[in-house]
Order: sequence, then C-alpha cells, then structure tokens
Amino acid sequence: MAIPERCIENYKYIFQKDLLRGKVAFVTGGASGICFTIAEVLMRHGCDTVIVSRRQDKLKQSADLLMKATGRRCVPIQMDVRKPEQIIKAVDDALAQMGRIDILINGAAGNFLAPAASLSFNAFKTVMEIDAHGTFNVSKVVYEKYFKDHGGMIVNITATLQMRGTALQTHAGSAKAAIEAMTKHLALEWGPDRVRVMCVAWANR
Ligand SMILES: CC/C=C\C/C=C\C/C=C\C/C=C\C/C=C\C/C=C\C=C\C(=O)SCCNC(=O)CCNC(=O)[C@H](O)C(C)(C)COP(=O)(O)OP(=O)(O)OC[C@H]1O[C@@H](n2cnc3c(N)ncnc32)[C@H](O)[C@@H]1OP(=O)(O)O
Ligand SMILES: NC(=O)C1=CN([C@@H]2O[C@H](COP(=O)(O)OP(=O)(O)OC[C@H]3O[C@@H](n4cnc5c(N)ncnc54)[C@H](OP(=O)(O)O)[C@@H]3O)[C@@H](O)[C@H]2O)C=CC1
Repeated sequence: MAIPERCIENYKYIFQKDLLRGKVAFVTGGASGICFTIAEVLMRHGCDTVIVSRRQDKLKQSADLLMKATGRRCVPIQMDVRKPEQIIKAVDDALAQMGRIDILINGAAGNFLAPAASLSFNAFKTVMEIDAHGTFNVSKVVYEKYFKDHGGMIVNITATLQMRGTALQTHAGSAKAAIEAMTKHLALEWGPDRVRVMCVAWANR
C-alpha cells in the first residue's frame, strides 16, 4: 500500500467557506503531492472533486482521506493522461456521477533528474507526453464534453525551472514551456465560450 498523503492540520480560511459549494473539480494527479492539497483546499471550500491518475490503490486511499478531512465528495477514477480513450471514459464517468465539471486542474506530470546528453529519445518523449500532451488531451476532452456549452476554468500547473533553464531538467522544462504557450492559445480560442485558461507556476519544493 502506498504511503498516505497528509491533509492540512488546523486549516485557516482566507476565502468564504462555501465559495465553491455546488461546484465540481476534475483534478489530474490529484491523488498525491501538490494536487492532492489543491483538491483538499477546493473541497474545504465546498467543492466536490474527481481525482484521476494511474494507480487505483493510491486514488482510493487519497479519496478516502480527502472525504474524511473535508466532508465533501471525492470520486477516484483511474486514467492515463496519455491515452485519449481512457480520458474520454473517465470524463464520461465523472459527468455521469457528478453531473457537471466546473474546474479542470491539469497537474499530472512525470519528472526525474537527468542530464540532456544521457536522456534517451523515449525518456524525453515520455515526459513531453505526460506533461504537455496530457494537458492538451484532458483539456480537449473536458472542453468538448462540457466546457464548450457550459464554460469553465482550466488551471495548468507549470514550474519555474523553464524560465531561465535548469540543469538536469531539459525534458521537464521543455514540457512546462509548451504548457505555458498552450495556455495562451487555449485562453484565446476558448475565451468566447466562457472558458478561462490559466497556469500556475509552482516553485521547486
Ligand atoms: C521529480 C524530480 C526528481 C527529483 C527531484 C529531487 C531533487 C531536487 C533537487 C534539485 C532541484 C533541481 C531541479 C528541480 C527538479 C524538480 C522540481 C521541479 C519540477 C518538478 C516537476 C514534477 O513533475 S514533479 C512530479 C514527479 N512525479 C513523478 O514523476 C511521478 C510519475 N513518474 C513516473 O511515472 C515515472 O517516473 C516516469 C516519468 C519515468 C514515467 O513512467 P513510465 O511511463 O512508466 O515510463 P518508463 O517506462 O519508466 O520510462 C520511460 C523512459 O524514461 C526513462 N527514464 C525513466 N526514469 C529515468 C531517470 N531517472 N533517468 C533517465 N531516464 C529515465 C526510461 O529509461 C525510459 O526510457 P527508455 O529509453 O529506457 O525506454
Ligand atoms: N514538486 C515540485 O517541486 C514541483 C512540482 N511542479 C508540478 O506540480 C505538479 C504536481 O507535482 P508533485 O506534487 O511534485 O508530483 P507527484 O508525483 O506527487 O504528482 C504527480 C501526479 O501525476 C500522476 N501522473 C503521473 N503520470 C501520469 C499519467 N501518465 N496519467 C495520469 N496521471 C499521472 C501521478 O500519479 P500516478 O503515478 O499514480 O499516475 C501523481 O499523482 C506537477 O505538474 C509538477 O510538474 C512544479 C514545480 C515544482
């Protein structure tokens, strides 16, 4: 069994407690790390969530922890962001269970430290596919199936390592830079449909 994530102790509210009541967020990578905490904070403000990633046991464990800590609903759905047919099934499943999606958090990512010269072709491709293609794949499916007709918000999680160049991070920095460009293109094209698209650049921790 995976090591459990931890919820925030003594959570302090900055925003109104019920700010997101009635809303639903679809959070890729939401079973662990930063996106687990993003899901938790959304839920503490009344939002229900769908968390998606590849490891079913981890998803179930994290969904149970989130529901216990916040009293909100969290549906875990297994899905690989590189596989369009799995995304379509997951979004259909999420809409069937929740009835709506208001917020998409694109947080799923893959990374490791490796010098560019020793990255295999497949290693570079893998990180590009999880981070950049994955962000596009999930955004496209959620847009087509729901946001196009109802509006919504897409938050893409990027990083700071691509801003100036970082050793051992050519693959991840390239992928995050692609996501930042993609964010602007999608914001421009989907804005008229009331879809807000933005990115949050997380600093290393
Ligand atoms: C997370 C960064 C790592 C450690 C950070 C530690 C210390 C920080 C110290 C200093 C800071 C310096 C720089 C900043 C660094 C990071 C912070 C900034 C941004 C962080 C961004 C993040 O995204 S964090 C999220 C990390 N989480 C994950 O990666 C979880 C999911 N990960 C995975 O699933 C795998 O790790 C995967 C990404 C490899 C994908 O798995 P899978 O699809 O199963 O792919 P594989 O078949 O296993 O591998 C595909 C090809 O990649 C090659 N590979 C795999 N690992 C390595 C490696 N460590 N080095 C080189 N190459 C690697 C693998 O061999 C395959 O290629 P082939 O050619 O052999 O087929
Ligand atoms: N940690 C840091 O210092 C920084 C992180 N970031 C960004 O923040 C976000 C979260 O990172 P962090 O919390 O550190 O990392 P985690 O490893 O905890 O989170 C990554 C998540 O993505 C999921 N994931 C990976 N590959 C896939 C895939 N192919 N399909 C679906 N889900 C996948 C993983 O689950 P599973 O393996 O079960 O699929 C995991 O839950 C990422 O976008 C990362 O790039 C940005 C800057 C710094």
